[in-house]
Amino acid sequence: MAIEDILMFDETLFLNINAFNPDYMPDNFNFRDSQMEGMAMCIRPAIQGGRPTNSVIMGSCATGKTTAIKKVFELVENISDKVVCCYINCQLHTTRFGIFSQIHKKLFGHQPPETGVPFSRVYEKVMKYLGEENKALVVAFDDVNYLFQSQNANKVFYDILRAYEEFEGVRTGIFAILSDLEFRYALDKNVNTVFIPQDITFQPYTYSEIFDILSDRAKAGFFPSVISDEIVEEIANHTIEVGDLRVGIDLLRVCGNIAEANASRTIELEHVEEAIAKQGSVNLMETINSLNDIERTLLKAVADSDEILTAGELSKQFKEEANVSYATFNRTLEKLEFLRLIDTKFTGKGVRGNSREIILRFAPEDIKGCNL
Ligand SMILES: Nc1ncnc2c1ncn2[C@@H]1O[C@H](COP(=O)(O)OP(=O)(O)OP(=O)(O)O)[C@@H](O)[C@H]1O
Repeated sequence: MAIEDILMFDETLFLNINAFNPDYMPDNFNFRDSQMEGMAMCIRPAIQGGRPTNSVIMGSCATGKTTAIKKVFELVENISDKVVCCYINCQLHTTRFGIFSQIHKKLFGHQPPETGVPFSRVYEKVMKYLGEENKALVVAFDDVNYLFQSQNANKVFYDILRAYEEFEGVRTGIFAILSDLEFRYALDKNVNTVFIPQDITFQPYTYSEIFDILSDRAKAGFFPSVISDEIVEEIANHTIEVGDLRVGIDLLRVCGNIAEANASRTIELEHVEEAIAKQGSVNLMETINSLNDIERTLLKAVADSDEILTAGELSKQFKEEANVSYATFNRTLEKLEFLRLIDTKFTGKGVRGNSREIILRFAPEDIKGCNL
């Protein structure tokens, strides 16, 4: 199809292309009732004039944590003006000032000026207001591990949970959201005993749940009969394999685009296959872009080699190129293996029989095609 035709083609398969956006709020949000009830139980004391219960919300990526909390916050704010719910994305806000600016914005509709106002003034204004208006505050920290990395978690938690000591009657609580169980222990280490939370867990979705969610999303996003159950099943299979619902939702959108570009009125298996291949190469590009210089150099050495190298041979070559210690070489190799860019295989040869072969998991040209 000529480019002009693609651009001018006004028939579309998409009823609402925004239904596949990352920030789309689905009307149908199933399978998370018990978790949402758990959250509601934690907030209920605050509606009744008491203190909210702190909680930790755990679950692997794309299990609906963010969506659930936003839905519950909205419900709470619709039924009570005595509880202020503030959602904070810790990838974006990691300093005390940054976080309290967001809370300030929630309460007063605008952020405090970035310069010239000390943190203590913003803090005091927020807490005084809550005390005077007799409003409770619940703050949700999404991806809270970013707060540990910036070493601010303890201070910020303390600022919020100990406010009542300085500001009489202030009632506050925290929901900490984590997507990696490893961080559950880090949370205890990083935040002292002011924070004794209740755990709420989001289990991974089953195949049939994923199928239902994708079907619902396809109904919201495509015109009727654009996509069949068989095709949704295909996408659900791939989603379970990669273990990330977001990948499945995005795949629906990419399939729709490919079908449209082929002037097809329905999404066919070949479109799904093409979409999966395309998505794979986008992921590879993102992974390679996230590497540091040393990791890149090592990956390039593996990709450039005409034959399969052993770890020993590679380390020799790499030492000359990058001038790093064996420990660094080993760590870098582990990282590339962790990112599933390479595999290492014991050969049974070598001095102690522990010589390893380094095998690239992608075609060298695919790797080199990613700005390596
Ligand atoms: N039960 C569900 N019904 C419909 N859509 C869902 C459901 N659960 C998750 N989603 C969709 O999956 C995507 C990821 O959900 P969400 O951001 O809530 O997950 P998360 O657990 O917060 O993920 P992360 O830990 O990666 O931030 C969103 O597009 C959301 O709309």
